[in-house]
Amino acid sequence: MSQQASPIRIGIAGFGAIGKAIARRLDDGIPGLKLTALGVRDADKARAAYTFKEPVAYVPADTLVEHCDVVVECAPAALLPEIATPVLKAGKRLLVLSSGALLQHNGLIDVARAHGGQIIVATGALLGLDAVTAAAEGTIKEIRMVSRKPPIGFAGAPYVVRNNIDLHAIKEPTLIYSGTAREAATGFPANLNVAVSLSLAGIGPDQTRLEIWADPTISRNIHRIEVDAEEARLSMEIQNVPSENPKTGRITALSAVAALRKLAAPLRVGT
Ligand SMILES: NC(=O)C1=CN([C@@H]2O[C@H](COP(=O)(O)OP(=O)(O)OC[C@H]3O[C@@H](n4cnc5c(N)ncnc54)[C@H](O)[C@@H]3O)[C@@H](O)[C@H]2O)C=CC1
Ligand SMILES: O=C([O-])CC(=O)C(=O)O
Repeated sequence: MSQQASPIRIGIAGFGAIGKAIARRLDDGIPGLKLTALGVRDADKARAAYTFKEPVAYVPADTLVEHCDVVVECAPAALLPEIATPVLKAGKRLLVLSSGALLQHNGLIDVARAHGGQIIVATGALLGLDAVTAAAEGTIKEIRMVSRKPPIGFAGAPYVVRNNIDLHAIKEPTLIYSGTAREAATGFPANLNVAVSLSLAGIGPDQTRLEIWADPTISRNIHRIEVDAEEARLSMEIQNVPSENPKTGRITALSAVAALRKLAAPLRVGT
């Protein structure tokens, strides 16, 4: 990209904990990128929440494609198809944070293929997806992940509701789920996108094993990953500081910003 090339126009679908943090960073200025539109339900509320230095369009999330080259999806998971489909049909790129929803809507990958679009799954609140995708080029034997959050981080999760788990009664670290990443995606749609992202980087959602602990002794969201591959053994842990949304680690938005920066940068580090 020459220095004179037009900036890549970025749209953000969802103006919550992640969307606001990404928007602020873009508004502060990132070379080669320009925030042009926000996909929101209530434009007046969004306007009141933040004043941008540069003008930004406030539009329904499913029309962002008219204003942008790249759309960042950071809205409730159920909205993924309506946000993603127009972007992919236009052959554009979509950076996805609600990666868990890709499992129920994997037809979106066919839409991307058919129209020359691209779905980019952000590393998000996780780490090491570069090394996991590298290992997946060889032979991975096993991937296990253990996630721990303060109990309040699981409030409202369908699995918790269905199993009548009283989060307030949990006084010591408690294993609340053990199973595959695929089952976790439906049981914890707002909590375990990371497990699905890991599974898509590695050996798939049915082979990736996951334990979830509700832990009142911690204040961070902790994800520990063990990968046993023929070419390497990976042992990784991330301890995330929760954002204004206690389910979401603060690093998640920064991961999206880093991914966006790489779209326009002359030097790109990491796969
Ligand atoms: N991949 C990863 O590592 C992670 C992914 N996530 C996922 O990212 C997504 C966003 O997370 P947060 O920002 O923490 O959630 P949030 O709840 O703070 O923000 C979502 C925003 O979307 C807005 N919204 C609702 N309906 C809308 C509509 N029809 N059109 C436009 N906007 C609408 C809400 O008003 C809210 O402001 C969630 O699906 C979450 O599960 C969260 C953390 C880590
Ligand atoms: O922020 C985290 O620790 C992970 C998270 O919520 C998710 O994967 O949805």
